[in-house]
Amino acid sequence: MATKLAFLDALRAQTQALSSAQLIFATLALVTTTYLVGYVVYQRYFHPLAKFPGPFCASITNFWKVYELSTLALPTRMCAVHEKYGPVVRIGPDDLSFNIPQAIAPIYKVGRKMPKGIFYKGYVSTVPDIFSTRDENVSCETPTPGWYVHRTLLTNEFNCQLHALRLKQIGPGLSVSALKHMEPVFDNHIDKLLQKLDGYVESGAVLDLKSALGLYGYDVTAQLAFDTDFKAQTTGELPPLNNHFLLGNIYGLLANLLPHIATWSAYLPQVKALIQSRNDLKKIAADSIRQSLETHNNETEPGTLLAALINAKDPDSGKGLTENEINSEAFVFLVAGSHTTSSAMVALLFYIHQNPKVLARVRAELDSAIPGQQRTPYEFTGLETNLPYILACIRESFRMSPTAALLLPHEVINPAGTMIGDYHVPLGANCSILSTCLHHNPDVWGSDHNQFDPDRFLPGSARYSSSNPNMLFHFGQGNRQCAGRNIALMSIWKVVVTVMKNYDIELVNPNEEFVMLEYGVGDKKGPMNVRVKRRIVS
Ligand code: HEM
Repeated sequence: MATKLAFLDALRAQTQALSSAQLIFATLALVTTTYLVGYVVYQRYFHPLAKFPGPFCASITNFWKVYELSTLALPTRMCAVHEKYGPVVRIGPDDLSFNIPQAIAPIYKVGRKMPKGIFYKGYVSTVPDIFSTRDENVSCETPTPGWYVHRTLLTNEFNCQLHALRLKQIGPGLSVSALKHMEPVFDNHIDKLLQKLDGYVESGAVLDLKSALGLYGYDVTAQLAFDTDFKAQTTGELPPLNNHFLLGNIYGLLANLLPHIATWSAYLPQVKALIQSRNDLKKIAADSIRQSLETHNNETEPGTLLAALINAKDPDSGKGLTENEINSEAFVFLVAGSHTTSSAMVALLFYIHQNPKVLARVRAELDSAIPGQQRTPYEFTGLETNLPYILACIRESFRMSPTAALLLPHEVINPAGTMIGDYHVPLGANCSILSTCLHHNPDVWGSDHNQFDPDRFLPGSARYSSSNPNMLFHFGQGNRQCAGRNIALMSIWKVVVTVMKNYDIELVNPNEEFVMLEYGVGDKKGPMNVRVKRRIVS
């Protein structure tokens, strides 16, 4: 008893000696530490996703993903965590990643049952657009109470049926038949690309094909989206499209902290530069739209995507798009369409020219299916059906190096949770498939998944399986898959066939390992230096 009293006296004396400021500080430190310990214990042992394995940091904070993104190698890192932890990995406090084909249908092909996750909020540039809207009709219903409701539904970011409306309005303008009217736009810019190649044939100088294709991709997409020739192929100047993706990804990965994180981070010089790039790009887009709208007649033949946007009507209500909405959608076309497509062409041409046997088969197929040679761009119709080996090369290249390798999370909104493959996933979880990880899962593609082998997609070959094309995820899948895939494929087919018919391309560094820098959209690391000669087909 005496010892206890002595202890209390000592404690009282000690306490009196402390200033009130010190007391406040000590209390705050105690509360903060208790909160942090409690938070970590909750995330690791009591959170609804606690049973799923994954890196420790990822389970307690989304900054893990932001850090990995900042290294421009997020997909590689994600593949490594799948290798370590298995087919389902907890990659954020509320996030799971899957790398198995069985997860495609339950996440991406169930429409309104799994709407796009909060991540997409990071991509809203002006008003929600076809890519970033997260409606799938769900906001029309009263949210179910639960912890998840506080995070997402109560914020009322689901725009009732906007996506369905946009698909009805814009979808017809993106169809293969509508694209036929747009083919002259592609031809015009491919002509300029050929002129550039001719210049390098004559000089014998080394050409950076990545840069040439990037400029082509930007020009053709800008012309389609804004009905304006941005003349990048002439000026050689490309706006920083990668920065837009990087910023969208950073905001998206921290979407729970928006808009505050956007306000605070804007003071960081690096983020400031990204925001400036995005604003510059938005201004170019808005100015072009205003100009084009002034000169454009309504109800014209859909010769560009812009015309398709202007002519777009909801078949039920007759409702069209406002200038702000046209602006927003055209901006999406530009950023979603240009770099993704040119990077895909870079990867395809790199892989073909790095593999002499593949190159020989491509040339043999080209010359037997399309005899002779023409200097003008080849017509799109018939290329895919007549060139099965090149189709296999395109698919294998998409598999090896998908150019839109970003997390595409969809949320579980069923209060009872949902089954994804063999796994029960609770309400509120954000579930993603990252294309690179699915495309390089050795259990699916074999231990040689890092090898470029078009036979995987060539019907009749020993390696072919009819399920292989269905396991590709480069354009996403389901009702939110890439709306511009026909445009991308038209560009890829026309450029690759026209260029390979007319030129012999030789890689300056044929032993180089192909590495993508991942901004959200992939960009080959370093230039793609080549020498070009005219190809003479007898
Ligand atoms: C090889 C080139 C391309 C690749 C790899 C690609 C890939 C993708 C991916 C992965 C998505 C996201 C799917 C999701 O959120 O679940 C997407 C969406 C989209 N892409 Fe593409 N894309 C390409 C070219 C284009 C082009 C050329 C355009 C238009 C000019 C375009 C317009 C869009 C649009 C509008 C969406 C939103 C679709 C929706 O949510 O309904 N893309 N793309």
